[in-house]
Amino acid sequence: MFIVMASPECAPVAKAGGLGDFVHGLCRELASRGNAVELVLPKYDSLRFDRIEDLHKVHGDLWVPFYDRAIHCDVEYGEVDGIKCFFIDAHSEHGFFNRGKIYGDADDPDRFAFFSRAVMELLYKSGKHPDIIHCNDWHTGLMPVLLYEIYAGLGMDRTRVCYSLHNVGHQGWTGPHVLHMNGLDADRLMAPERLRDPGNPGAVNLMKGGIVFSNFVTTVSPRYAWEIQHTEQGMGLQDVLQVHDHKFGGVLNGIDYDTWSPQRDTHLPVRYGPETLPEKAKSKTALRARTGLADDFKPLVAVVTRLDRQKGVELIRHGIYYALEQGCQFVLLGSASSPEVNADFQRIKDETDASPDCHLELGYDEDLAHLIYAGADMILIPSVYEPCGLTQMIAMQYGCVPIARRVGGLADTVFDANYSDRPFEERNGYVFDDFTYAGLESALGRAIGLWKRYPEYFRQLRVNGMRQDHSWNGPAQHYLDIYNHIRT
Ligand SMILES: Nc1ncnc2c1ncn2[C@@H]1O[C@H](COP(=O)(O)OP(=O)(O)O[C@H]2O[C@H](CO)[C@@H](O)[C@H](O)[C@H]2O)[C@@H](O)[C@H]1O
Repeated sequence: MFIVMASPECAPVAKAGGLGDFVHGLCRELASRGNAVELVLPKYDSLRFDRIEDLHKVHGDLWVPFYDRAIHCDVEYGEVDGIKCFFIDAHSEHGFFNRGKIYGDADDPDRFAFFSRAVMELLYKSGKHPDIIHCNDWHTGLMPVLLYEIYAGLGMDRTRVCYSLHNVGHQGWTGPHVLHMNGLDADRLMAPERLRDPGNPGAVNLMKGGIVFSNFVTTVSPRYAWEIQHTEQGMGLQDVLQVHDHKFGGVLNGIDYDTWSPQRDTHLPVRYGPETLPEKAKSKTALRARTGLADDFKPLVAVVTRLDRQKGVELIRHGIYYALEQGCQFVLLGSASSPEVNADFQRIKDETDASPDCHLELGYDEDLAHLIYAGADMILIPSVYEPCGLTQMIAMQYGCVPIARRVGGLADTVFDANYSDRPFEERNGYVFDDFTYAGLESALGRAIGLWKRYPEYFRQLRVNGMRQDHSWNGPAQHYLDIYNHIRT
């Protein structure tokens, strides 16, 4: 099967969070099963160029329609961990992809609407007829609209679209100008059953466009699929997801075991697995050395996250103080895009910097993330909502026990040591329901108590997590079944 993946992110060259891991892992697994997979990304100036092999120009004259003119683009090709990757380099006065970062500018909807058009134009002009285009999040929500409204009529009538929702908290709200920009009929498309935002009749909702016009829509866990259809987590899209229920489902993400496996991870001082678990202690020592923590007999609790409201920053803050009070050590690696949140955590960092038991690292650091998963005993994930969540799955691979709020994909993957109805060998962490300090303490307190009083039982929880299969094997097959279903 010929599959084109379109995304604003792919690890490790353009990663802001979990979407980058998803694209990287799924593309590799699909290709390893003999499918022809091509990925298209913007050529950001912030790409990790050192991770792209043999980058070279393959098209010098792609002209992408833009209002009543066209913008000149070059297309470059290179391989990222074996993934065939095309990069769109836009020569516009807006510097669409030259912002030193992936997201975070006021004209993001224009930048990614342009990218969506450029991908379609590239496929059309190079005569490619993929069986499937797999789009991701609001940034590429306009692609199925463009396929249906323009490119199917130009001969791309066999191509089908699978559209994945990674975070319904960001829907690409914008104005009708993005439709004019792309030569689309704004009057017709602004109808309530098409791209008009459910909450703001003057606004275009790009994610809604993707849902309406795709052949199949997925989100990244079964529980989140239910939540966004039936609770306020749908953030206004509940009705449209219910109308399109016949082509909607949840597929739990996988993680890439070549990247995330303590048996193979070159970031660790010594590699280990469930059979050699005592070796994990060497990573704990290395993590303490790296972060300036004392080498003491204490459990080490960690957080690795984007410091976004979604991730439960209030409970993360409380978790730091609570864990320290309970005699733990704490390491946080967090990147905040909001200056207020960054300042808040900077204040906590200043306050705790002298402590031999606490280290906060504000920013994004892939290498340190690996050492934290390996060195920590527990990872705290108190999300407000969580479409899937990769950190709990990665942590479990490394024998680090998750303490998570029971929402979205966390509810589908973390099973409470005491209260789960699953058999003991499937229990792998601690969960809580209420988004309150007491809720968090009820789970974290039990985990700390177990570490201190029943080490053998705690070790068994680690092993249970390590033995679970979160590879891309099952999810990739699920996506192939979906692709086959919409092709016939
Ligand atoms: N400061 C930092 N330094 C280094 N590495 C960091 C980091 N902060 C985060 N990471 C890494 O980024 C990834 C984050 O994964 P999440 O599942 O939490 O993703 P995110 O919320 O961004 O993505 C969205 O998409 C994914 C994929 O579908 C869903 O799992 C998720 O629920 C949804 O919110 C992990 O690989 C983690 O190690």
